[in-house]
Amino acid sequence: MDTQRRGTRAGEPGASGRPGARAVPPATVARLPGYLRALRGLTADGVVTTSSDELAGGAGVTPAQLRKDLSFLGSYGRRGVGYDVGHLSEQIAVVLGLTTQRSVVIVGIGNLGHALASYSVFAERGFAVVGLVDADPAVVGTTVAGLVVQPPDELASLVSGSDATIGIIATPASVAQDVCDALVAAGVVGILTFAPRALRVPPTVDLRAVDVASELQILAFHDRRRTGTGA
Ligand SMILES: NC(=O)c1ccc[n+]([C@@H]2O[C@H](COP(=O)([O-])OP(=O)(O)OC[C@H]3O[C@@H](n4cnc5c(N)ncnc54)[C@H](O)[C@@H]3O)[C@@H](O)[C@H]2O)c1
Repeated sequence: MDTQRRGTRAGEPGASGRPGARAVPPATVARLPGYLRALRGLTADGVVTTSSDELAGGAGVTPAQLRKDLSFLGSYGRRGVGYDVGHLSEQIAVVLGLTTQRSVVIVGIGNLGHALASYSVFAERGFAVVGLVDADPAVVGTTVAGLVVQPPDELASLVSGSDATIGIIATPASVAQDVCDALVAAGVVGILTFAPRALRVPPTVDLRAVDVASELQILAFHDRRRTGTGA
């Protein structure tokens, strides 16, 4: 995943606000959703306490990495008992800012926008898709996942009227910067883009980019190194 974001700076208070919590480095923040996913899997299985070995295995990291990451939250587990699954889930959710539901608008309701709008896991993880925007008159006015698709000139009122703080860009790359600028002007503070091009945002806005083709190229690189094919 390609990212541009505001990192937590050394000397800032720990994100959890707990005594003993330290500033959380961006690399640790990037692993917290994986820990939360693993913890929620354990909760679903009725597990109440877990060891660092078990949780690390579920999240795909080493136990040492897990312990180091959780130490930034002021969470060390109890020797011989391990981590309380419910408490640790809550702690990570607080650090990630997931205790309040966040509203999301999606711009570009083509193949990908349709799939994202209908992705039920967003709701399970605390995100509500509240608005859909597309520039194609044939798409505007249609209903997707229970929402009526709006034209681009409705974006600002859609964002302000719904208190949306996050915008998702699922348009062609050629218009992605214009869409990004419009989302920023409308007042979102976080943007997730799927368009395969670099975007600029002001320092007050966080930008994350998912470039599926780049991820495949990285896999191809590792495959070539392993097998020597394509060299
Ligand atoms: N489909 C995928 O599996 C996939 C995977 C990874 C990345 N992407 C990327 O995601 C983006 C969307 O892909 P897609 O397959 O859904 O494309 P698509 O052509 O099916 O949909 C794009 C939509 O954006 C709309 N649009 C165009 N200009 C706009 C504007 N200025 N404002 C608002 N809406 C506008 C179009 O009307 C269309 O409905 C592309 O950048 C693509 O490279 C797609």
